[in-house]
Amino acid sequence: MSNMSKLNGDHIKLAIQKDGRLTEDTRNLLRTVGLHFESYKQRLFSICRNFPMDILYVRDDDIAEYVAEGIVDLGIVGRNLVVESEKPVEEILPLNYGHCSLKVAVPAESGITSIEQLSGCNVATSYPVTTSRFFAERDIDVNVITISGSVEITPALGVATAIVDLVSTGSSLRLNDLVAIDNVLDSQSTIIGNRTSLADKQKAIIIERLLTRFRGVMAASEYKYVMMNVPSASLEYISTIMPGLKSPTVLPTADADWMAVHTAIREDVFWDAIEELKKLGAQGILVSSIEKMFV
Ligand SMILES: Nc1ncnc2c1ncn2[C@@H]1O[C@H](COP(=O)(O)OP(=O)(O)OP(=O)(O)O)[C@@H](O)[C@H]1O
Ligand SMILES: O=P(O)(O)OC[C@H]1O[C@H](OP(=O)(O)OP(=O)(O)O)[C@H](O)[C@@H]1O
Ligand SMILES: [Mg+2]
Repeated sequence: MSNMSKLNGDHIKLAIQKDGRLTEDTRNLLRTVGLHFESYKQRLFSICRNFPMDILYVRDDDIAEYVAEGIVDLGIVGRNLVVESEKPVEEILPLNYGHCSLKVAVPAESGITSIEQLSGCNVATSYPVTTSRFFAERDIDVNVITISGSVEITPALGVATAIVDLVSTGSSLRLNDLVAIDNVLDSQSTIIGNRTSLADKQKAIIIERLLTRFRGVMAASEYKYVMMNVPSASLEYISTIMPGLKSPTVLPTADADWMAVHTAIREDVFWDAIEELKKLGAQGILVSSIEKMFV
């Protein structure tokens, strides 16, 4: 990696997936937190123009190891690979994309409904460490067969009785007439950190500045900014069903019978509250996204 010597010594380094499922969402997130950088397909790394950080593009399987070895200070990778790597890295912040689960699945017609029935059987997976631990912790003796891809086909080939593989929509299982019978772990894209870097005074300052940005964007993604007009008489009750960050902002309108209410509210709470609000007479309800939020 002779190119790496060109990277700036007092910058922190972040490893992200070069070309895969997480790449686009990760790049978008980095831009949303205000980082300016160029990225072209063939690049090995980018240097941020407005933040002391370099971004390295690597295979996702290598990210936990690079972080653990201190080759980079931070990484963004699926939690599934962090667990599988068994590397001593800090899981700092889940990023709410790349959601999937590692599941045990069997052919629908096998009649197998519980993992105990897999005792003595072959189980095919690309996650041998996690799979072996899952069955060992439950005292179920299985023979784990490591396959690098297309794991879903192994039962039809007679290679394995069951598989342990990633599932998100479940389409791949259904296409192969497989059904899930147990959940091994839930995963999403996560920021991981090197323990030594996190303890290094200078680096910790830069890392914390970066994490503050990420937390601001993550918090904002869960909230909506809601503005509405409410009858002054219902104001007190409406405030109780619209718990804002602190108390909502209440402004008078030209009509003394109506008040304008502005508040940030969790989106899931908002959907539950909206019918109630309309019943209480709220009108002109406007909902908008929040780009960044610091509380
Ligand atoms: N079907 C899915 N739905 C959602 N997320 C998924 C799904 N499959 C995998 N992921 C998540 O995305 C990550 C990257 O998946 P991808 O298929 O791009 O990996 P890969 O082919 O091993 O890539 P690389 O070339 O970097 O090694 C997985 O480790 C997992 O966290
Ligand atoms: O539940 P679903 O939405 O169908 O997603 C699950 C599939 O996605 C992943 O494979 P991917 O498509 O990345 O291909 P791969 O076999 O090359 O890893 C995973 O290994 C499953 O095969
Ligand atoms: Mg990979």
